[in-house]
Parts: sequence; structure tokens; C-alpha cells
Amino acid sequence: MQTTTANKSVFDVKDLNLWYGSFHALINLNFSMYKNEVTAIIGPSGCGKSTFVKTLNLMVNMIPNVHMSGEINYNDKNILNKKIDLVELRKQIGMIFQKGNPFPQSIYDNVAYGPRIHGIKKKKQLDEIVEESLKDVALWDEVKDRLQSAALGLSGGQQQRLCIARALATKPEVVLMDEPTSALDPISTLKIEELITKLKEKYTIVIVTHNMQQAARISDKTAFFLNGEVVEFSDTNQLFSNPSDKRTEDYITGRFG
Ligand SMILES: Nc1ncnc2c1ncn2[C@@H]1O[C@H](COP(=O)(O)OP(=O)(O)OP(=O)(O)O)[C@@H](O)[C@H]1O
Repeated sequence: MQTTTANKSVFDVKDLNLWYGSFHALINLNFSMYKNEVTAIIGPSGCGKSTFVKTLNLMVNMIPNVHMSGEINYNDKNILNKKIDLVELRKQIGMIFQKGNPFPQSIYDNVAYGPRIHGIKKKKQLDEIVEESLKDVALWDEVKDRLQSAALGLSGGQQQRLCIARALATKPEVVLMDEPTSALDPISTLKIEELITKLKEKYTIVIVTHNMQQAARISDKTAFFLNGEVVEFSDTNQLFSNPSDKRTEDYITGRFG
């Protein structure tokens, strides 16, 4: 596993195992994710990609019969080992899903939702957060004159950018994205990819994608998952141009998956 980076690690995963009941879904994972980088998680269907990203903010804890061993060190603290404040953890680690899932409320209220939960009540402060978050996702100019309109009236691509703005509004350090563009058309996909490249200046991003061209375009590091294991983790250029494992080569050249 070859990587080069000057950045500090945000997550260090050590000997991570996860079982759904008796099914061993993640097997001895060991790799790190670095500050202000995009880490792509690739691999065929059912190999554990979604499960893995849901461990990073302990969303897997909501699933019955899950148990884990090993360590997930987030900023040097093992979140599997401590009495973790889940509300605070999820404030720091936002998550975006495959389909934009705005609440059936106004555009403004969607973005203000998280800050309000965390106790911000003053209108002026909320206004500023809403504007900044919408600017961060390049949606402000498109919606600034209709902030009180229903979020569900936006296009699919706009809804996904709104959901990213909603995640950014609580000022997270990390944004997890689980196939954020798989339900979008090529133009909306391109916009989200450009956005991700811009967002990494401020945030650390971990993205699950089925799209290998997308991983190659936007990520700094890539982890190739297969049957619950990480077969290869390295700099994205290295992994796609000169993979060290035959299984990685077979996958990226389309021989399976
Ligand atoms: N709640 C659950 N209970 C039991 N098994 C599960 C559960 N969620 C996922 N699994 C199993 O764990 C394995 C990994 O699933 P996961 O969804 O993480 O894969 P994935 O790589 O994200 O797949 P895809 O690309 O199809 O979304 C699969 O065999 C799946 O059936």
C-alpha cells in the first residue's frame, strides 16, 4: 500500500472488523484518510463500501446485531472505545446519501435545520450560515430569491447540492458521501464533482463511488474493497496507472464487477 501525503491523518483505521450477526462484512481494515484530501472507496456491489463509510460516523450503531472490533481513530481518539457523544460526532462528520433527501420544508429551513438543533436561534446568524453554505455549494445565485420556496421543487442536482449545503451548515470537518451522483444526470454529476474538488480546500471528504472515472478524476487516494477486505489502498494515480494487486487490475480494467 503506497501513499504519499503531507497532510495529517483525520481517520486511522486499525484492524477494523464488522459483523452483521454472524456475517463478517468488514475484515481487518487498515488504512488512513487525510485532511483536505478526497479518499475514494471503490469496489463491486456488496463488498462493504457503504458499511465502511457508515462506521466512520457510527451510523452502523443504529443497525441491530452489528458488532465491531479494532479501532477507528478520529483525530487520534478511538471512537469505538469511548463513550462518544454521537450528536457532536455527527456534527463534525456530515453525511450525504445517494439521493438528495431534502426535508419537505423550505430551502432556508433545510439549511438552517442543523444549526438550529445545535442551539443557534438568532435570525441574523442563521441568515449568514444559510448564505455561506449555499455559496459553498454554488447554489446561492440559483435560489437566493426563493429561499422560502419548497426544497422539493428543486431539480435532482439542486436537491443534492442543497443536501450538501445542509451538511456543511453545521461546520463539519469531514463530509462522507455515499454514491452522491449515482442518481444524477451527467451535467449535475459534473457540477458535484467540481464542487467536491473545491470543498476539499476546507473539508476532508470520503466518497463511495461505483464510477471509476469519477474516482480517478476527483480523489487523492483510493481504497479498493473486495469481499469486505481492502485489497489495495494508495495514491489514486498509482492505483489506476500501476496497481500492485492483480485483483485491482482486473477490477479497474472491467474484468469483473
Ligand atoms: N443491515 C444489514 N444486515 C445484514 N447484512 C447487511 C446489512 N447491510 C449490508 N449487509 C451486507 O453486508 C455486505 C456489504 O454491504 P454494503 O451495502 O456495505 O456493500 P456495498 O459495497 O456498499 O454495496 P453496493 O455497491 O451494492 O451499495 C453485503 O453482503 C450486504 O448484503
